[in-house]
Amino acid sequence: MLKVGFVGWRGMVGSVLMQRMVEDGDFKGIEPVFFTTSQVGQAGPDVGVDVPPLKDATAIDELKVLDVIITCQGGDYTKQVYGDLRASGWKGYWIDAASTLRMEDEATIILDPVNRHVIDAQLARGAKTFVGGNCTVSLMLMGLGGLFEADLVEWMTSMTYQAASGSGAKHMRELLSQMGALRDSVADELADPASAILDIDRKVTAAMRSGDFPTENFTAPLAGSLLPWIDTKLDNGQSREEWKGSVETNKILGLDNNPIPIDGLCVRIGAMRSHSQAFTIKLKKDVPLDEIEDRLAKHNEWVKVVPNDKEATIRDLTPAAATGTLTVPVGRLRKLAMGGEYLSAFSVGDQLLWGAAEPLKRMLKILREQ
Ligand SMILES: NC(=O)C1=CN([C@@H]2O[C@H](COP(=O)(O)OP(=O)(O)OC[C@H]3O[C@@H](n4cnc5c(N)ncnc54)[C@H](OP(=O)(O)O)[C@@H]3O)[C@@H](O)[C@H]2O)C=CC1
Ligand SMILES: N[C@@H](CC(=O)OP(=O)(O)O)C(=O)O
Repeated sequence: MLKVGFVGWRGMVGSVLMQRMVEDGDFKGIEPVFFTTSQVGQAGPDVGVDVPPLKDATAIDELKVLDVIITCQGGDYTKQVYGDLRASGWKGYWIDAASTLRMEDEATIILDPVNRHVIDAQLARGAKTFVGGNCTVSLMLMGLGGLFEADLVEWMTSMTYQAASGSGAKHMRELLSQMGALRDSVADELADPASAILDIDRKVTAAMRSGDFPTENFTAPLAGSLLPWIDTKLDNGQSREEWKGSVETNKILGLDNNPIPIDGLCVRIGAMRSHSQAFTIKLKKDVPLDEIEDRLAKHNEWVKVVPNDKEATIRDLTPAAATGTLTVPVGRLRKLAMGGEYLSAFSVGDQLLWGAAEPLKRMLKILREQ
């Protein structure tokens, strides 16, 4: 029976992973061991099988006995432990949600509905380190996989609308606090249908700009606004999130030697946990729209092509519709005015499911099937 260690299981990503594994009965037939950086000795979670008390996630001796370690603890933990663990001679499988190791040669980025062939080839070569992709990248590939599979993409831009959850649990709370503060600032005016909208707007703007507005985590107002920068700045002017769009996509697809140019702008908006993205895609040839829709729809069982009409779009192609589901809706599919090789598309997806927990969960299953 595989001995599987879980680190970061009580965090936001880890909790979603636990929930999905319990739902699918994934704890049956493995020996789970739960780790912590702060609660050593406390009881482990209820996952339907007996588990020992929580062990120290930094104790190399405790980690070394495991066949598989799945960590959602974050990049600092990976930096702290991974090197020492490997140096100790550990040859087990490391499955990680953090970005730290993604672009290392020894790491394979996992998104099996898209790159099972790459994962299988790496396993056959003896690879032991598997890392979930950036949420925006994974969700883009789940939605547009059919175009990449058919080698139809010459280049692509991605303009993102990323949810607060991508920054973590505290940021989600802060977004709601900001929304509440804006609402509270005009409670009286909202109660009075005769109040002037420009007065409401003036008061809301003043509240947003005031020193009392809760911005400790985002460092700026997000509710009623947006933030067109995510992560750190690179020398070429890209944000790190924008850089990941290109390098991770090409690594996932195994195209490192002949990469597809992908670039765009990443923007944080006031959605809770589903990322959206607008794409301009330059196709290698003028493929009819119905063929494109067919290829997208058939690529995997989670993508859902949404007809390019208003009713279906505002019903199905939104964070409100996608959140909490594994469905990745793709719509606004049409040829752009620039010509038949130019395609627009828009996708949405839950960034804690396909964007974080689901690829890790599925990688454990792949290891168990070996
Ligand atoms: N947020 C996201 O969208 C994505 C995140 N990731 C990666 O996953 C990592 C973890 O992200 P995320 O899950 O958001 O991080 P969290 O901050 O929710 O959890 C990380 C750890 O914090 C500790 N912790 C301290 N206080 C609490 C508390 N009150 N409730 C729960 N946990 C607590 C837990 O460790 P302990 O039990 O040891 O104290 C937990 O495992 C990220 O750093 C990133 O590398 C990857 C893709 C997407
Ligand atoms: N950076 C992503 C979330 C994330 O954790 O990404 P990564 O796994 O690449 O660090 C966002 O802010 O939406």
